[in-house]
Amino acid sequence: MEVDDLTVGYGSTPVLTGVSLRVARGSVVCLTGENGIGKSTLLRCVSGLQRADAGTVRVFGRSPGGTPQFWRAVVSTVEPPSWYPGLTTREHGELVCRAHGLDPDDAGIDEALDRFGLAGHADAIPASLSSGQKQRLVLALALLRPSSLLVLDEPEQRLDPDARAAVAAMLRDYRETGGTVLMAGHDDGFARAAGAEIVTVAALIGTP
Ligand SMILES: Nc1ncnc2c1ncn2[C@@H]1O[C@H](COP(=O)(O)OP(=O)(O)OP(=O)(O)O)[C@@H](O)[C@H]1O
Repeated sequence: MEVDDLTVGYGSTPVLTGVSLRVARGSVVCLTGENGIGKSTLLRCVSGLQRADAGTVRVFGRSPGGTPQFWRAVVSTVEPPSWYPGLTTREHGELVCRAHGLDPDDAGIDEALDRFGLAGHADAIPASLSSGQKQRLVLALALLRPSSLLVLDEPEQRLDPDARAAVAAMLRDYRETGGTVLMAGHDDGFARAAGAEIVTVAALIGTP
């Protein structure tokens, strides 16, 4: 991922000015910084969900977003999740598997739900889950399908300490199997447990 001299604002209010960032394949990087500094905005730009006012973003050598190829390689949890009315937690897993060419019977959906402590909620609809359980489901679905890059906005949010530790270990495993992770967060301990390089957004401004 290559971000060069990125400037982004909302209306006439600049948020990020002259930001540059490199994320090498197979690395885990965690963006940190105070509320409102622009972490989510940067993640939205690298996910192709927000246009920059100036500068360039390249992901796997191309502009992000806009093609099925991009979305086959990239999982982004920057946008709040939406759930399909009437589909259970397990059925959301089946949908994700089918959309990504996996046989749901072989993809280990129940194992994935179990890993995230959701085995007892497989037949529940996501709307009925607690906020932490919904976050677990977001991450379970993100890791169920094949991908090369995870863009995760505060993956540790609303998770209890055991779940944080489990997710950090899963992100380490993801990297060990060749994946790349760019995330934002406020928990340096979680980031370190995930093997992340911690980068403050303020330090990216004006860096080549
Ligand atoms: N849709 C929007 N319209 C107008 N301003 C916005 C919008 N989204 C974000 N902003 C502003 O842009 C700035 C950066 O927001 P952003 O969400 O990127 O920060 P953040 O570093 O991720 O914050 P946090 O740590 O609270 O999640 C904030 O000042 C915010 O108010």
